[in-house]
Amino acid sequence: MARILDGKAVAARLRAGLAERVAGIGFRPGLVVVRVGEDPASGVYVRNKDRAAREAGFESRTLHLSEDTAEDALLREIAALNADPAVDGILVQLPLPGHIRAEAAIAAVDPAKDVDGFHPINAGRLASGLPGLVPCTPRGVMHLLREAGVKLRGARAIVLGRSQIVGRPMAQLLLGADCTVTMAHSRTDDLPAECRRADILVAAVGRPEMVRGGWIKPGATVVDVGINRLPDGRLVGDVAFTEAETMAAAITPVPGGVGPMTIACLLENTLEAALARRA
Ligand SMILES: NC(=O)C1=CN([C@@H]2O[C@H](COP(=O)(O)OP(=O)(O)OC[C@H]3O[C@@H](n4cnc5c(N)ncnc54)[C@H](OP(=O)(O)O)[C@@H]3O)[C@@H](O)[C@H]2O)C=CC1
Ligand SMILES: Nc1nc(=O)c2c([nH]1)NC[C@@H]1CN(c3ccc(C(=O)N[C@@H](CCC(=O)O)C(=O)O)cc3)C=[N+]21
Repeated sequence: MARILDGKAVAARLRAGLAERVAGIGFRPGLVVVRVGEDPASGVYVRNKDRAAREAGFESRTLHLSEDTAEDALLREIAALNADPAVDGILVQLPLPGHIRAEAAIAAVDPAKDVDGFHPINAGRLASGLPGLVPCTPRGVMHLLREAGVKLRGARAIVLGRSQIVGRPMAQLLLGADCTVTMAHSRTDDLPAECRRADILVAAVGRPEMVRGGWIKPGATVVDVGINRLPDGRLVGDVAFTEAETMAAAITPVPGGVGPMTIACLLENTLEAALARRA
């Protein structure tokens, strides 16, 4: 049976360490989450972020704009936050309403305050192997792998999903840690066979329990990024957990795996951004 990689516990330790550092710097790093409209899932995430930030000694607020906010009005709000010296980190919660281009909102954030790491400048730095702000979810996954002592150098890793926010940066970080990386997606031929070669499997597709036990190399490390709400209200990942658990050496649960790490890394990015802006 696989060892459970307890993201909730690792994230709590990470937040406690950040709280200690924040207490020692003489100011409160400021985080603003920009939320447009009423996406119900966003409500939960935004509240969780806000609570975690305050508990760790950050200044946190949510700028909640109405569903019918025009794109140029949103861009003006972002420009004002860019110009506000008390604001160290800006996160524009996704998804945005359909009439707003997410790329435009992401590109409007000052790269020095882009604690999501989604701005093309930060994505380009990551792809070039340069320092910059790294997307929270992949950063959290790397923390978990390192904390668990998973061997990275030379290991075969597969990332399922190639989104800007998870799959692509995840693959870059694994590559940077000397894994041999495969990026798989909806057009991949024979996904199960690709998966069975992997020592490390990261699933970020958004399809409930798509990855079956038989896809997993015996002894592999399985990281499940997926957060899927089933019609009956249950929250499941992209991996069929009870099947995978019998094959893997280590596996993250959903909930309690990658999700809490994402929030802890958002705070880590905000502290880094705050220190870098004052350096
Ligand atoms: N735990 C956390 O902190 C976070 C969790 N999430 C969760 O992670 C999941 C992925 O999110 P995100 O990256 O934003 O999702 P996107 O929808 O942006 O991307 C999904 C990716 O999965 C690929 N894909 C879809 N279906 C298949 C399939 N049948 N076989 C192989 N690949 C497939 C797509 O391929 P293609 O490019 O070919 O279309 C795409 O690259 C979601 O469940 C989301 O809720 C997201 C962010 C944070
Ligand atoms: N600009 C932007 N940045 C994001 O980072 C971003 C976003 N938009 N939009 C939505 C996704 C999703 N996401 C999650 C954050 C925390 C949990 C989380 O804390 N999950 C807990 C609890 C889950 C629950 O109970 O609902 C867990 O997995 O244990 C999950 C998912 C961040 N995202």
